[in-house]
Parts: sequence; C-alpha cells; structure tokens
Amino acid sequence: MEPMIRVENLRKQYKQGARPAVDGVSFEVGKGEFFAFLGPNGAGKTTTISILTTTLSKTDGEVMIAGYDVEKEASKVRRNVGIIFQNPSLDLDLTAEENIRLHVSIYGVYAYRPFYSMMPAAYKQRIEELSQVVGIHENLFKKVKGFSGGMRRKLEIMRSLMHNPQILFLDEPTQGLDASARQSLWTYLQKIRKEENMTIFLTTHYLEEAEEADRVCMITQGKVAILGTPDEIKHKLLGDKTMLLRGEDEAALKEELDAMRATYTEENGSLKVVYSDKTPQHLLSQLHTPLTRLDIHQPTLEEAYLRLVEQSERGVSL
Ligand SMILES: Nc1ncnc2c1ncn2[C@@H]1O[C@H](COP(=O)(O)OP(=O)(O)OP(=O)(O)O)[C@@H](O)[C@H]1O
Repeated sequence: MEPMIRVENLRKQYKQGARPAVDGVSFEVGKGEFFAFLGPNGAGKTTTISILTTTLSKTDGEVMIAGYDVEKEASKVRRNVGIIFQNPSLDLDLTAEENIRLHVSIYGVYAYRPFYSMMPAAYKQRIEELSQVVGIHENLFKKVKGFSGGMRRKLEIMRSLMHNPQILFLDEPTQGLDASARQSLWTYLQKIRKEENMTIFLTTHYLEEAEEADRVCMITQGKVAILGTPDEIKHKLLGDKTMLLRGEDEAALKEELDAMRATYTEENGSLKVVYSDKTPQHLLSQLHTPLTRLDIHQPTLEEAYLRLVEQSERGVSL
C-alpha cells in the first residue's frame, strides 16, 4: 500500500543559505499514523513541512502526499491535507462559523452563501459534528475577537478538517497555549484522529506531546539523525531501562533475579536491574522478597532529545 507521506532524498537549498536547510531527508508515514518530526531551532522542520504542504518548492528529491506528487499535483495534495501553522490566521471580526464558511468557499469545498441558513445540509452537518468534537459548539456564532488562544486553535483545527483531509499537518500547534489548553487540544486531536483514521504529522518543541507518537523522526542540521518508535529512540540514545531495588534479604533477592535471568549490577548497596517491558510491573510482580527500596526511572523523549542534541553539538554520529 502506498504510504500517506513518502519523502525521498529531499533537499532544500535557500538562495542565501550557506548550506542546505534540508539535506537528503527520507522517511515514510503510513495511514492513520501519528508521526512526530522533531529537532532543534533551525534544523529544517518548517522548511520540510512547507514543502510537504506545497507552500515551498524543493531543490531536489521526491515528495508524494496521499499518492500525489507535491509539485506536479499540488492542488490534489492540498485537497487531501489540513494544515495548522504556528501563527493563527483568523479574521477576528467574523464569527467562528463565518471564518469557516469563508475558508471552505475559498478552497472550493462549498459555494459561498451570505447566510449560514443558506448553506447546504452537508456543510451544516459537518459544522455540527466537528464543533462538538473540538468543543466550541456553544461559540460557533460568536465573534472570534472574544475567543481565548485555546479556542482560536480549536477553531483553526476545526476549519482545517472541514474538507475531510486524510493528513493533518501541525506545525507547533500548541505554541503559546497554557498547559491546560494544550492538554485539552490534544484530547480532541486524538479523538478526531481515531474517529477519522487520520494521519498526523507534528512538529513541536514540547517533547511530551511526542511521547504518544507511533514514530518519531529527529533531525539535526537538515539530516535525519534518528527515526523510530519513542521506545526504540530512548533505548538507542539512553540505553537500557533500569530500576534500583534493595531487598530485606539481599541474597534471596539476587537468587530470585538470577532465576528469572534478569540483568543487574550492584550500585551503592542497591541492585540496578534492567527491565525491557514498557513498565517494570511484570518483573516486579514475580518477586517475593520484600523490598526496602524501589526507584523506577522511566526515561522520557525529552532526555533522549537532549542527549541527541548534545551528541550532535559534539559531532558524534549515531
Ligand atoms: N527564507 C530563507 N532563506 C534563507 N535561509 C532560510 C530561510 N528560511 C529558513 N532558512 C534557514 O534554513 C534553516 C532551517 O530553517 P527552518 O525554519 O526550516 O528550521 P526549523 O527546524 O523549523 O526551526 P525552528 O524550530 O526555529 O522553527 C535555518 O538555518 C534557517 O536559518
């Protein structure tokens, strides 16, 4: 099956750039996949996402979106994608619904009618459906001027979904939102993603937003540095997952760990035990020796990312 996004050897050299902003990037994203694209400032994320969404031309390479070539079939690509950029682009003097009506008519999804009541039933139904999902149903007919930052983002997301896109591109969608607005936005995005089996392509500087991604691609200086599931990336950059245990009876605890062929080392009177499942629960549930210490360290994507950036600054290649 053709992937939803296929990028092969993508390169972008800006006229004034000393080196290519994107330098031979390749990856594929499948249908319904949640793909996070991460990297430090200036790594080439916005350049890549702009090429993938047809707003910037590439220098070299091949990019297929929903089976269409970004350059030869740009309008078909646009019909299949929804885009949310860093800076909101709403008309504050219009109501939420008017903003959407204008957008869908510009994009040729529905012909423009001067009143909501005159719009086709399919449009009204989609508005009803989506406004419930993103939680702005009560405010549909109010001016955007009075909306909070979180509500404006929800409206943008709703607007970008009106034409049933197969892929949603989100370029730092929660920039400038407070923690609770960020969380509620993600709840809605995940809900929409499940309901519509939509592919999500995300760039973000909030690493915890990428923890739930199916796969993560980290780029540095225009090149893919690492690509894999969050667990694979953490393992590759941070090594084994471990916990510190101390038993009431150390010999008995070691015996139990040996019996289950667990890997461990001794560290300041505790045992540093490696676990490979998502959580150490399975391993712990098999121990009978009472524990006097249990310290579990769950590595985060943020730690993995910081390690990568530090290695890239030192010129270490993976
Ligand atoms: N129009 C342009 N002309 C010349 N160079 C550019 C242009 N736009 C971006 N660049 C350069 O290309 C590189 C990649 O920039 P890009 O904006 O894609 O990075 P980014 O990963 O999105 O960064 P950020 O996290 O800061 O948004 C940077 O070195 C940047 O200075």
